[in-house]
Amino acid sequence: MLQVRGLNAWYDHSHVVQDIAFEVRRGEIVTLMGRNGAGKTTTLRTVMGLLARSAGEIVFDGQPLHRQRAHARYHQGLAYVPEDRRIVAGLTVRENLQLGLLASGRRAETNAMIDEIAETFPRLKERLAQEATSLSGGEQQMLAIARAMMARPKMILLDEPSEGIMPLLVHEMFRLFVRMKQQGTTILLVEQNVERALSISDRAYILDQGHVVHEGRAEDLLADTEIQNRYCAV
Ligand SMILES: Nc1ncnc2c1ncn2[C@@H]1O[C@H](COP(=O)(O)OP(=O)(O)OP(=O)(O)O)[C@@H](O)[C@H]1O
Repeated sequence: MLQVRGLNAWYDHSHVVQDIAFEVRRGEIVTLMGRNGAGKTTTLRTVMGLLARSAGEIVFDGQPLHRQRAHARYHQGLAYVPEDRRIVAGLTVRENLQLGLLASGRRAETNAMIDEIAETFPRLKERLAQEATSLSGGEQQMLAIARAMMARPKMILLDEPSEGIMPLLVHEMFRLFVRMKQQGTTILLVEQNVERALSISDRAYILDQGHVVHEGRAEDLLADTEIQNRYCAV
């Protein structure tokens, strides 16, 4: 579904993404792992077109994306939930969800889609009329994911969804990812919570200093504590 080849990106004079290659097959959950500053977020931002690549190809569902603007990538079915969630203050949960369909050209479907999404996210279903920033951090993360799912993306890029969230909600969130996969969504996950991420992933890539240094099946990486300690220990 997503093929990235020879991807390079810079912040000013810092070469942060260096010749990165990876793929995510249709229906997979794939995790990008690595220490702080390894280049994971920058890789996601470059795939979304929020940061310009200096070289490389991004092919999504058979279409070359690398020359397209970010909004065109969204319209191809690629969704992104950044680390900071971007919940809109002053709007309710329902209104934040409505924003997820605003740019899609399918606004007439909004109410039906909210009903459908609410079935997948029971915590939000009970709180649709609540002011969105009064939700707990974990619930706001669920809302950010639900809002991205409103446009029925083929694939979703999730940046550190479990950060700062209490264990019970993290557990619920990872079960949700498995359900999203079962419902047909392909997932690219960036996660510090290596064990949890690997336990639901099909495959993973390890980044270090802007390079992919290791790739493998999630179950193999889960058993390989040496690799985990070398590249992912905090
Ligand atoms: N806006 C920016 N301007 C300049 N440098 C940046 C910017 N954003 C990130 N960097 C640098 O790029 C490098 C990669 O950062 P990135 O956020 O991609 O890492 P990461 O693997 O996602 O780390 P973390 O797990 O801490 O989120 C780091 O050295 C970081 O300091």
